[in-house]
Amino acid sequence: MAEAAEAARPTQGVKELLENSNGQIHDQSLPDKYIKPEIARVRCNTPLAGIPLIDFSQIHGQSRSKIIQDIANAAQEWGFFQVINHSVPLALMDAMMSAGLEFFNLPLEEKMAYFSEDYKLKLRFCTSFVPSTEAHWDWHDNLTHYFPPYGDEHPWPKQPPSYEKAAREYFDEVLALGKTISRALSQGLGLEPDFLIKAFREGMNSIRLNYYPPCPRPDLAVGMSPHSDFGGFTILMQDQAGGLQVKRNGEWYSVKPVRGSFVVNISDQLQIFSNGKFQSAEHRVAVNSSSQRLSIATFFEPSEDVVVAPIPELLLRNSEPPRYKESLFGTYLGKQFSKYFDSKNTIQALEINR
Ligand SMILES: O=C(O)CCC(=O)C(=O)O
Ligand SMILES: [Fe+2]
Repeated sequence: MAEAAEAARPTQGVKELLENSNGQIHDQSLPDKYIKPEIARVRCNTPLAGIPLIDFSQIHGQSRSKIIQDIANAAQEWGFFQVINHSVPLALMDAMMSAGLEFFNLPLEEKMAYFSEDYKLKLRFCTSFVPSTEAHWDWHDNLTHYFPPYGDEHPWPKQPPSYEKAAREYFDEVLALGKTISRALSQGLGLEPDFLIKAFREGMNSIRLNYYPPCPRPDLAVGMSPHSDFGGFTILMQDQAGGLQVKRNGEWYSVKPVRGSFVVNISDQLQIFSNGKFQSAEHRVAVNSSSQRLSIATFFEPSEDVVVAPIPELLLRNSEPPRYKESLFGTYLGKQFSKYFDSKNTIQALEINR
């Protein structure tokens, strides 16, 4: 998929495109902007992936070392795993999903008031990734916002009224789970538990809600294009609609939603820190014609001023040369958002060719 020369700014989300089409978007046609080139289309009959399912009920108990080993194996082999019996209450997960859906159901003007492609904004609504750089748009709308340390100044969406409370409570719980996962990942690399927490400094955490309306031609459109996440790791909550696919050894696999679980995926900075031991796996989302879908990703990222490079202690211990050039995380982010998200091309640019 080549970068697009043409610039266009959407005036609405996919949700309204569909609702305002008065039936014109039917099973024969989609607007050109949403018809992906043949090579980029998604086959829906991909095999179901057995991404590892990890039971966290004993993460602080007797089985801790076995669970850490399972997480490290999953991070190495898939870059993905699902977590069940974690510490986040199901009621809070459901409340966050409901508040998120209510946001996307707001009138268009209320959402467009937050429209921006500027990834540095603390709160923004957008459609696709960076639409003005994309020849073809993804079939999803999104709401992204950062979390404290911005504190009370954080510009929460004013509507729906339930949003701020649900998001604050949800984030507190997911942050605690994120710390548990970060410690397990550090130990899985043979490092002290707080290694990654310290390496990320205060960290930059954000949340992205992805809303996928049903699509009359799921064979022509793509919910979310192939990409790897660019931070440290991601904790993703999804509803039961399905559509997430993960690439492993060149093949795409569908991830079956498990109620009450989280999908965790390793992201680019952790692949670099671990010198490629952990995989930041490519993933994408297929749409379907019958149901909408909502997913909520919480991204755990280093602070922008962190220089990310393979961890010297690991290189020394494993007698390995570094496989990636060092890079300031803020610079990495800028590169990622300055162009069309295309597979893993940002991290590939840092590979040291030997
Ligand atoms: O919707 C999904 O399942 C995946 C979302 C995703 O990959 C992202 O927000 O980075
Ligand atoms: Fe992602």
